[in-house]
Amino acid sequence: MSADSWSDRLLGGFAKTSDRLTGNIAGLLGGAARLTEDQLDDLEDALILSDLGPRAAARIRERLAATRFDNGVDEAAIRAAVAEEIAAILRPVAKPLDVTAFPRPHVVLVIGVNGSGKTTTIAKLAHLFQEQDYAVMLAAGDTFRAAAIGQLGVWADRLGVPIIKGPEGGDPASVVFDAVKAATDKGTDALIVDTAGRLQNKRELMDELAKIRRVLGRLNPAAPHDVVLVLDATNGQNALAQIEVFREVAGVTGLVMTKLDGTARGGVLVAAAEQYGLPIHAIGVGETIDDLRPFDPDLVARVIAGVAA
Ligand SMILES: Nc1nc2c(ncn2[C@@H]2O[C@H](COP(=O)(O)OP(=O)(O)OP(=O)(O)O)[C@@H](O)[C@H]2O)c(=O)[nH]1
Repeated sequence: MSADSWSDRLLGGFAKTSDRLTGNIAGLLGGAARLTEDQLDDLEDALILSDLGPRAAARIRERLAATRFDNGVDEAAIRAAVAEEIAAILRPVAKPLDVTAFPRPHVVLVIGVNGSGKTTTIAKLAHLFQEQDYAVMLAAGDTFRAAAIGQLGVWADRLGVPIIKGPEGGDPASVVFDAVKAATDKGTDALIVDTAGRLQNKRELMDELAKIRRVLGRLNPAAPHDVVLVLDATNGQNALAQIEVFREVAGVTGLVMTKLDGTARGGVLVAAAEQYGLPIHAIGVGETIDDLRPFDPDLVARVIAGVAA
């Protein structure tokens, strides 16, 4: 996909988030060289309403309070200043997944609650790796539901990548064991492992993930190389609560945020970056295989702040 069509899609995806934020910014006009306290309060409220979270909102407020608008406060200048501050928050966490670990395979464990877009994200990641000429294999480690195994199988067929599955209700760690062995034998570059997302039973999930880790570690002490948490942006602040829990349960090493299209809550990406500082590997802005890309912090910041391209 060309860079242009991706940025168009991004623009469309973030439109609701950007509309919410910039609709509120539009009220802040005035000819003075500095924003007044009232205007700064309104700006901070607008940022919080757009799900950027209190910390990012306070940080941006502080920076804008210190900004002199030499040509008078106008909407474009505020948007540009907000975009710059958002970019400053996002830049340090923008980090594409790098699946270059040796010995092969590089193992990516994917976690997240059911419905977050986990299965689709695994397929999209596999596609992204294929585009980089990596040989990919999938492991259907969510053995809890037959539908999850089936759905991943459909994606594997579509992408033409091998998949290792077990029976419904089988031991996920045994599926993972078989998958690592198969991937090692074949010299597969990247093994992406689906896992169950039963957050309502924390203890069970923790035990299950711990067992998967033990099995992985026995075959390859460096695995899993990545533990990627998939978050649904439409959950807004609740997505942040999921980061808390999964960090504790699963030792998350990075995030993918999905469903940024069509939600007004895309600001939660900024809140996550500011509060947790975990790498954000990619963002999802649609249901098709091409709708996941490593994210460009400057572009996303401009899109959220409504800065014209
Ligand atoms: N609009 C939009 N929809 C998405 C995105 N990513 C995933 N989806 C959709 O969200 C729904 C849930 O995605 P799945 O990949 O099945 O999510 P899951 O976490 O594996 O969920 P379960 O299969 O229920 O465990 C599907 O209808 C996907 O097509 C995205 O970035 N944007």
